[in-house]
Amino acid sequence: MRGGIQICYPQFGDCGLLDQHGFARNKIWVIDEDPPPLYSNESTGKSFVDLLLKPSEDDLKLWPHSFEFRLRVSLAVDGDLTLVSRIRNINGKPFSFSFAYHTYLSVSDISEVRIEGLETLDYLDNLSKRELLTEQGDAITFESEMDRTYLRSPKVVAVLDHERKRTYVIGKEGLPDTVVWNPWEKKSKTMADFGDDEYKTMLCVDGAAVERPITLKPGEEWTGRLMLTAVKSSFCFDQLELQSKGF
Ligand SMILES: O=P(O)(O)OC[C@H]1O[C@@H](O)[C@H](O)[C@@H](O)[C@@H]1O
Repeated sequence: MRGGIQICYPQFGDCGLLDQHGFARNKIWVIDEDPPPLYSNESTGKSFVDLLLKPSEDDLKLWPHSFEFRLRVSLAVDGDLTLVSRIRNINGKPFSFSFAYHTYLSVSDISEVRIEGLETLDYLDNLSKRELLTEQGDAITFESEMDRTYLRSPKVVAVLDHERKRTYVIGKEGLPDTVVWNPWEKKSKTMADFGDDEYKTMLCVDGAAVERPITLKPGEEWTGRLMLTAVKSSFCFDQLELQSKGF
């Protein structure tokens, strides 16, 4: 059983010296009692929590770069979820990292799901040594294992779940790429914390910065934002509606 939104930092996947997806997702974060202000209306009318991660001595042995990682998780009354990550270099030297909000979505039946917004884009196929390919279909649908990093993807993509008549709208800022992952049948059987059939009712769509790592000079800060909302599938991608939801 897996779920939630894992923070992949300072490394996405296995493209580096660290363990898969970096160490941040395995850490205990502390409550940030006095976070520096975000935009004035960032969390107006929402419930939110501010979390803080700093590297431990052991982390610094593996990855010798001091940082402060501030994460605000906000939930609106209508269920819209926003995550804002701010990573500051408090090191004497520049450092680079890759990043993803590894987002597990619950779907009714993966074979009936489609993603809109990624058509015609270039992607790295992680199932084939990150070969660079171009998406040909009208929308992304699923009939086998998929593990792709879509490059320079739009600010908003939609995951349409026909059976449940529900659409997830995923917005992102500061995150050029979108990762799409479903392990399908064979890989599911090799994953100890994942049921053999669970691939049928899940899908990961991650706002990410993978192809080009983010570099921070000493004192610099990076911000990456994810907005997740679920709407009825009759929802039309009216720009005004998206804007009213903060996309
Ligand atoms: O099992 P993990 O470490 O949580 O990773 C799950 C998957 O996460 C995806 O984001 C990667 O693209 C896949 O390659 C990986 O298998």
